[in-house]
Amino acid sequence: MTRWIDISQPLDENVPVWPGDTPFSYRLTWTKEDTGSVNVGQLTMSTHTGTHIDAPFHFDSSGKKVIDLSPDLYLGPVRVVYLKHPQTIGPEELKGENLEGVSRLLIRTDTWLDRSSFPAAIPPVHPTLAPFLAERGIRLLGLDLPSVDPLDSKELPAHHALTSHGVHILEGAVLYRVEAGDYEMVALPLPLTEADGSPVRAMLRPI
Ligand SMILES: Nc1ccccc1C(=O)C[C@H](N)C(=O)O
Ligand SMILES: [Zn+2]
Ligand SMILES: [Zn+2]
Repeated sequence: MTRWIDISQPLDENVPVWPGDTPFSYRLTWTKEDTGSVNVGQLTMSTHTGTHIDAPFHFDSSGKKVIDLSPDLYLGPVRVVYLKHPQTIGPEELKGENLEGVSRLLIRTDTWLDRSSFPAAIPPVHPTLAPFLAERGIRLLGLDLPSVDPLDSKELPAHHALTSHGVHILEGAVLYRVEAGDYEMVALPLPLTEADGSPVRAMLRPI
């Protein structure tokens, strides 16, 4: 009946995290036996676990926090593009795509298919992609990768370029089952007033 496709990574202790970052944990603070009424859980996790969005505060101490980001960024039409195993993700790779009227873009690369471990290397987004997307009116870029920059980058040139061009970032989407095309998306962050990022439940429906 529902045609929604889940593009979120399931969250449990098997979800790989950024090397050295907080492991995911869900445990019961109280069991139904303890309370006589309910099980009550507790989550411990990095804000950059699984499918998540980055707030600018993640890499800019005066940048916006999650609560400051318009929910509209994460709700509505989205274009999915398939770039199979690219070396880098830049304007050159997207030149065959007509992105007219597109405001949200998801790029499937299939370079992180084993979601039980953190990748050794990823194709980085080239910072020149930021003005290219902004010129076309794109305000959200999502990828099936844990970062838009090389994993050892300290400067984070793509994060900064995207943000300074008004392009927001969604990372860790699970796209291997998703064909290129146009979809409706829901990928709302939690209303975290202080956070640098948020996990999202990301769903797509073909349109
Ligand atoms: N969790 C981390 C811990 C240490 C250093 C980086 C990260 C990151 O998450 C960076 C990545 N570019 C991200 O935005 O998700
Ligand atoms: Zn992140
Ligand atoms: Zn990031």
